[in-house]
Amino acid sequence: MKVAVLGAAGGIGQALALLLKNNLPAGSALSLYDIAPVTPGVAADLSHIPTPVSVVGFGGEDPTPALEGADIVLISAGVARKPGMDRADLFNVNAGIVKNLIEKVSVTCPTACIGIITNPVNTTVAIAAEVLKKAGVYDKNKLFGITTLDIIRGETFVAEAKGLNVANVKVPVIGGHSGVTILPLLSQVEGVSFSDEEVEKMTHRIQNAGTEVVEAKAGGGSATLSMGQAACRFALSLVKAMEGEKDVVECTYVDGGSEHAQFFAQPVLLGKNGVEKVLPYGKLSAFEEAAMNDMLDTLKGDIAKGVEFVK
Ligand SMILES: NC(=O)C1=CN([C@@H]2O[C@H](COP(=O)(O)OP(=O)(O)OC[C@H]3O[C@@H](n4cnc5c(N)ncnc54)[C@H](O)[C@@H]3O)[C@@H](O)[C@H]2O)C=CC1
Ligand SMILES: O=C([O-])CC(=O)C(=O)O
Repeated sequence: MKVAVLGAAGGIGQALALLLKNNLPAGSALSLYDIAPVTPGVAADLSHIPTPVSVVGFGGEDPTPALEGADIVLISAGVARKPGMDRADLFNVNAGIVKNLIEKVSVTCPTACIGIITNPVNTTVAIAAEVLKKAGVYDKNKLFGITTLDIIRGETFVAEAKGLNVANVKVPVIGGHSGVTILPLLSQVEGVSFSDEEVEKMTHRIQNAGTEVVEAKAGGGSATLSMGQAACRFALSLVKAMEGEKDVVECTYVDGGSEHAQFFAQPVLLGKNGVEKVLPYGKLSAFEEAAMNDMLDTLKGDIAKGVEFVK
């Protein structure tokens, strides 16, 4: 299994590469690319860690050598937020970066599964789909917006608030990955109940957790370490499923035939070829139903912006 990380010299990229070097199955290959010239050095650094995962790194303008033979491509290349910005403010820079990188993917490893981390995810995933369609290689089962950070935040915050062992807490999160489009399904968390006020507060905290980190980093970027962990969790699930393990389910933002929008995050059964089945997200509470209806214009607008950008 070969996993390529694009944006590998960045805050997320380096954390993710470290976690993958330590956790990919024996015999896997890790391939790092970033426009920054330090990237071969990041790979050299990681290569001294004694795990049975090979690692190579490429810097400069062309990601092609890193993409050759890749089974999975994870993209965190781009700029991150500073205080006062929202994720949509990253569009002007990151849309072009994602478009260019996916053009290279479409030529060099068109059958790879692609996980997009670069914000605004609601839009960059739509950009990737349009680029792949133009190239004639779009497989909707192999394109994912990585929304796992919302899941791990939900698990952490709920466990903390309710005094639970976080290992046993599961919080599905549906919709998209920004503000009101992030919808944690607290009504489905097993073994706990929340008052209406708790639901409102907890939902708001999960939706705004990215901003919490951006403000705490005071101009030094956004979540990198927790995102590295989240992307590693998603990537390892995908690797397991692609290698034949059954019953691997993650919430992720996919083109999965949702009645709500072209792309929608919900639980997905992963398999050898990416999405095996998009699973129903179950029954919503009245609060969640209202929040879902309220998000749809924003989510659809975010998607349309991505489609327009490529057309
Ligand atoms: N999906 C999610 O839940 C999350 C997404 N993000 C997003 O991930 C992205 C990366 O964040 P960080 O790693 O913190 O940023 P960073 O600035 O630390 O790293 C970004 C890296 O991308 C590289 N880069 C820029 N243009 C490139 C190009 N054309 N080709 C290859 N590499 C290029 C830069 O050299 C840099 O090393 C941001 O857009 C951020 O908003 C951040 C947190 C969570
Ligand atoms: O908030 C940001 O800009 C980065 C991000 O997506 C997150 O932390 O969820």
